Amino acid sequence: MSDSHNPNDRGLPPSMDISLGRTLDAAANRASEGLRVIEDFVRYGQNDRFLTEQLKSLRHELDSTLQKFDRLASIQSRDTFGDVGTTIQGKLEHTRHGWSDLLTANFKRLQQALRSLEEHAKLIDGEAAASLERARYLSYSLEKMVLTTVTAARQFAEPSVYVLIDGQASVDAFDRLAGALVDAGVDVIQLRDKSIDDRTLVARGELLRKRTANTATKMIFNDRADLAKVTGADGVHVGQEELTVSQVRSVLGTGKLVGVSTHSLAQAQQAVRDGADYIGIGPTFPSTTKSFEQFPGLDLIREVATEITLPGFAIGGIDPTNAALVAEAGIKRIAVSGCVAKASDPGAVVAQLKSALA
Ligand SMILES: Cc1ncc(COP(=O)(O)OP(=O)(O)O)c(N)n1
Ligand SMILES: Cc1nc(C(=O)O)sc1CCOP(=O)(O)O
Ligand SMILES: [Mg+2]
Repeated sequence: MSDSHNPNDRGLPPSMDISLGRTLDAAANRASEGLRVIEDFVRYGQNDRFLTEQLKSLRHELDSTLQKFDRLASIQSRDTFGDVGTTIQGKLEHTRHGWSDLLTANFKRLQQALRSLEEHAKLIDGEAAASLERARYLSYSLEKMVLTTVTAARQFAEPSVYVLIDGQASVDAFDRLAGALVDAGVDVIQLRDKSIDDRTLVARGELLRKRTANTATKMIFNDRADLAKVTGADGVHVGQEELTVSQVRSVLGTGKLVGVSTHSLAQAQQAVRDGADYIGIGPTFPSTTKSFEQFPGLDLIREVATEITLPGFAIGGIDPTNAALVAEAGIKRIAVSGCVAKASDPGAVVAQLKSALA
């Protein structure tokens, strides 16, 4: 430790000097190593630029805090062969049951090391302890972001077709459309109707639940967490001015999907921070379903595709004639309404969309 950080100056026992150095050295190594494992996974395994940058900035912040301690003195205190812990290993130390186990184990390693650093730093440098506490809190958020992104990427196939439908003019028409979409292998059906009353909407939702139950097609409710809960939907899609991701989860409980509409890269990154399961990215092209004044278009698709790997569905005016442009821009998941819902043969249009994406 440097003179100003010498614990002996604070009336601590002389043995503290070397043992504190040893503890800080071990905990600093553990934190950096855990962080590196996660960063490597996200960078090389996941190709996620945004999450890699977040982890990298935590690593740099941690390095600059740790530099406050006298690293040379810490290294001089190192005694790996004399460490009683190196020969005590848990049964599971050399086994990881898949990527989730690997990530969780390394986040725990990081968080425990940060806590140990923080507590021991309190003996010598209050400011460093506070900054280590901030790093630990950041690691909790990063754990949520990384695990949600990696889990979600495995929940939504790629390529993927997501269809938004309204309640239709009659129950029969709705049932026919929903059945045709499930048969066509649509990945997600969203019930989006802002004009019918809640009871009719719930009845349509219940029917859609029946048609999608035990199939590969997920059922999402637009805007309404309450109706999603009542009908047992798989999740809810919300816009920028609607319920937040955590508010939706507080209504639905855990294990349900929450999608968020995004119209800029900043909003897409925020959705990752908020723990969304997927995003809508648009509007891509002029739409006959909803009117817009601005079109972030294919530029936004390219930007998001380069930066984040949370599943993103391009939306807005997409049809079989332009779906390939979206795929070329880097996003192979699309959400459509008009081109399918208004078609005389919706299943055929879904097949065309799929082949354009492939
Ligand atoms: C998949 C998907 N993406 C975007 C939207 C649009 O949601 P929002 O901005 O809340 O607009 P409304 O659909 O509520 O008019 C969506 N519904 N689905
Ligand atoms: C409901 C909606 N939201 C959009 C967004 O960009 O957030 S685009 C859109 C309309 C999607 O329907 P269609 O495929 O008929 O254009
Ligand atoms: Mg909405």
